[in-house]
Amino acid sequence: MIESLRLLHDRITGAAPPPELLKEMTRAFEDLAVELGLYAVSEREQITGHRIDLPGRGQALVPVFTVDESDDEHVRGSVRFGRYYLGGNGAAHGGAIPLVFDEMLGRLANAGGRPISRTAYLRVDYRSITPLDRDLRAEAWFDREEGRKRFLRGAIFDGETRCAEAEGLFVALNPGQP
Ligand SMILES: CCCCC/C=C\C/C=C\C/C=C\C/C=C\CCCC(=O)SCCNC(=O)CCNC(=O)[C@H](O)C(C)(C)COP(=O)(O)OP(=O)(O)OC[C@H]1O[C@@H](n2cnc3c(N)ncnc32)[C@H](O)[C@@H]1OP(=O)(O)O
Repeated sequence: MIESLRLLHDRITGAAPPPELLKEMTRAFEDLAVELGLYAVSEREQITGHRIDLPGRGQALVPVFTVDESDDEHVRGSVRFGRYYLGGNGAAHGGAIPLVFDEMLGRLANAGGRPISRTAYLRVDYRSITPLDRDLRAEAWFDREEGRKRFLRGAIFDGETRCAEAEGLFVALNPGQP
């Protein structure tokens, strides 16, 4: 279902349907929303975002980061920004790129049985445009750890071109901390 939703996001963004079809689709979306509303659950019970076995953890917010290889200190894979993430002139939106870094760095920060941490800061440098509809290489790695503080870095490449890079601080949560 989430895969279909991602495709729908891309198609909606890239389409200009005639008004009659727009009305019809709006009704169909409203019907779906009403039907899903009947099955509302708490955060703990929801499926999206919790299925680590599914692409993008089964949520449609963040472009899917596909892991090719990983250990407790590094992760390497690919990411593809669909039309939904368009900023302008074929480049990904500057707010969509930090989503991917937060996901990549955050997943790595919390990998290897480490206690859960939260992003304290995320700095992103945009080195070159990040093109849509291309498989981009994406990497994240541990820089250093100081007590509860985990400093991680990451980068996204289009071939040899460095599109963006990031540095994040993740702070391990104390027991009972939300
Ligand atoms: C993380 C939960 C994810 C839940 C998902 C659930 C299931 C999914 C399954 C698996 C998960 C897989 C992947 C997860 C993917 C992505 C992860 C995304 C994570 C996020 O997207 S999460 C949302 C955004 N995030 C926040 O919503 C944080 C709001 N915030 C706070 O919750 C506190 O602010 C906190 C906890 C950060 C620290 O607070 P605190 O009270 O515990 O600790 P304190 O302030 O003492 O800082 C301790 C030391 O860090 C230094 N320090 C702190 N902040 C700093 C900063 N900004 N710059 C420089 N240094 C900083 C201090 O200076 C001190 O350093 P020192 O010890 O050297 O003095």
